[in-house]
Formats: sequence, C-alpha cells, structure tokens
Amino acid sequence: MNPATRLTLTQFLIEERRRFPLAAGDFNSLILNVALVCKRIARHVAAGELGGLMGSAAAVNIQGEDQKKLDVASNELFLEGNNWGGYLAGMVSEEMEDPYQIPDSYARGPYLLLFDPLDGSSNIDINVSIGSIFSVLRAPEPDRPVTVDDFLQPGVNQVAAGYALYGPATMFVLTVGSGVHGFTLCPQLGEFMLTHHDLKVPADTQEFAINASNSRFWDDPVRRYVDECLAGKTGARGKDFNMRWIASMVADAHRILMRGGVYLYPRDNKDPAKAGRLRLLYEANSIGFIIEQAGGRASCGARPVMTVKPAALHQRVGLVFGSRNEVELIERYHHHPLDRRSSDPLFHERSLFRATESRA
Ligand SMILES: O=P(O)(O)OC[C@H]1O[C@](O)(COP(=O)(O)O)[C@@H](O)[C@@H]1O
Ligand SMILES: [Mg+2]
Ligand SMILES: [Mg+2]
Repeated sequence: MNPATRLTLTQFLIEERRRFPLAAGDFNSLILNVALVCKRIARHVAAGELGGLMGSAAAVNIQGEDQKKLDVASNELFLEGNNWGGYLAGMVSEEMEDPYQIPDSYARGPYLLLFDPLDGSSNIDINVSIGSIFSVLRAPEPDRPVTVDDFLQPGVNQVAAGYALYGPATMFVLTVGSGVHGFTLCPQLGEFMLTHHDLKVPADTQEFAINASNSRFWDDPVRRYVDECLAGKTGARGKDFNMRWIASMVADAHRILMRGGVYLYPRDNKDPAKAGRLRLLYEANSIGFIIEQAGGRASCGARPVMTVKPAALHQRVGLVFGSRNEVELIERYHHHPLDRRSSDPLFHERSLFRATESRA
C-alpha cells in the first residue's frame, strides 16, 4: 500500500463504526484516548535515562511487587488520560488495590477500562521492549459508582482489547471483536498508522517461550510438553523447536502474533498461594482476546482462559497462548496426563530438565 494513503487509527475507527453502527461514539473516544496515553508513555520510554523515569519508585504495589518509576507514571497517565471523557464508569489497574472512581466533576459513561500500564517492568532499565495492555468491558450500571463486582466479568465479555509495544518502533495493536489490527506510530505525524491489517497467528509453530528457571515447579503436562519440544527431531514431536523468552509478555505476544509460537506461564507449585504469575484481568484476558481474534488459542491449561469467571480483581492465572495446534496439544496433555511411571524414555534419561535437576 502507498504509505501516504494508509489509514490512521482515527480513520480506521470511523470506518469500523460505519460497518458496526451500533457501537457508540463514546467507544471511539475511549480507544483514541488510550492510544494517546500510549503515545505519551512511548515518549517517556524513548527518552530512557534522559527522561528521569528510570529506576525504582521505592514502593510496592498491591501485587507485592516493587514498583518502578515508569510503572507509577504510566498508571497516572492512564488515569488522567481517561477520567474526563464521559465514556467510562470506572477503571482498574494492576498497580492499584481498588477500582478508580470517575470524579464527580466529570460525566460517567458505559464502559470499564482495565489495564496493566507497564508490562515487562524488569526490562525498563535495560532498554528492552516493554508495553501497556488494556481491556474494555461494558459497565453493568453506568450511572452509579463502580464496584469490584462490576469488573469481575469473564474475558468473553470484552468488547475491545489491545496493547502498545514500546520497541524499536512503537505499535498499537487492537481488537474490537472483528479481527486484530496493528498500527505503527509515525514519529513525523504523531499518528498511529494502519500497517498490519487482519493479523493471523499460524496454527503451527516450532518456537516456544517459557521461563525455564521454574522447571522444577512445573506440573507434569507442562514438563511433558517442554521435554518433547527439547527432544526435537529425536523425540515424539519429530521436529526441532527454538526457544525465546523476552520477559515482557506483551513483546512475546507480539512476536507470536507476527510469526506464531506458543507462550507458557503455567500455574506451578512454586508458591501454592498463587494461581499463576500473570493477572487474569489485566494481562491474560486482553492477550487472550487478541490471540483468539487472530485465530490462535488462549488457555489456562485445561480450558479457554476467557471462560474463567474472575473471583477477585488481582486474581492470577496460568496462561498458555499462541498457535492453535500447540495450545490444543497442551490442553490435551492436561486432560490426559501421562502416567509418571510411564516407560516413555522422555521422562527418564532423555529428559533434559530432569537431568539438570538431578545434578543440582
Ligand atoms: O520474571 P519472569 O518470571 O521472567 O516473568 C516475566 C513475566 O512477568 C511480566 O513482566 C509481568 O508483568 P509486569 O511487568 O506488568 O509485572 C510479564 O510481562 C512477563 O512475561
Ligand atoms: Mg504485566
Ligand atoms: Mg505491569
């Protein structure tokens, strides 16, 4: 396409409204304001050490995690950028214990915004790709202050989800339930331009992503899957796999959206009090919606993650997403666990992770 005739995000949303006239005008304002917030965050990220927002904020969030200055600043930008437009009934964030109420001086609206303002915090200070992730739900009763229960909706209720990726180029990736589209920030125009129309995740892959330092805590189905990937051509899969781990889920998700792959942050027995590492409302549902809209699959191991009814705002969940055939295989391994006393050699001498553990 001639770059000069590419649609901007605004033009794209206007076109989408023509196709789906039921969506209220408020909806476009919501998405455009989220995108504006992401542009502001992108500027801070690009400034790096010169911008004064690197390093620790010397505070701990509701997740019990150390906050970085950029976590705190990005959270503020999300709140201030979206509290005034009259399209939201309230917001929740990974960084805040309770829902954010729209101030009485502003109008309330029909939507709820849920977000992880800065994903990949451990990569902020080392100049590696990070991002912001968001999800949009309908408010059950827009005319009153929001309650925690309003946000405890399964992912299948989402009306939109997206992320910004602050990488070598800044991108905004969006689904409003009719496919997934990627927009690249044009620094000259300050506009997100449609560059990746109707993204699709290939059904098959030879690439997986997992934090292997947790291998001794994994359940059998995950161990079996990874062992088989590592065994490559010599094992049950009969093909070699490559491994990637960026430690910014948003960047791992973006790679998978671009060329396929599977990402696993499964529930494990490292800390039995935690049902996983990633947050259902701020990370798993949004990425799940995007991946499924692109033809992939997102699961908590045994079932689609978007069918989980949340019980708490900051609930964690095991997450597996990406190329459909791989995720379905992992789900099958959860439904039909292999007997650990199996004579399959993969579970004994040839298990690379097991061999490492027994030496440790
Ligand atoms: O430190 P680990 O175990 O590699 O975990 C990395 C994971 O943690 C996360 O950074 C969590 O997100 P936050 O930075 O928003 O807390 C994911 O993006 C990423 O996949
Ligand atoms: Mg995150
Ligand atoms: Mg975060």
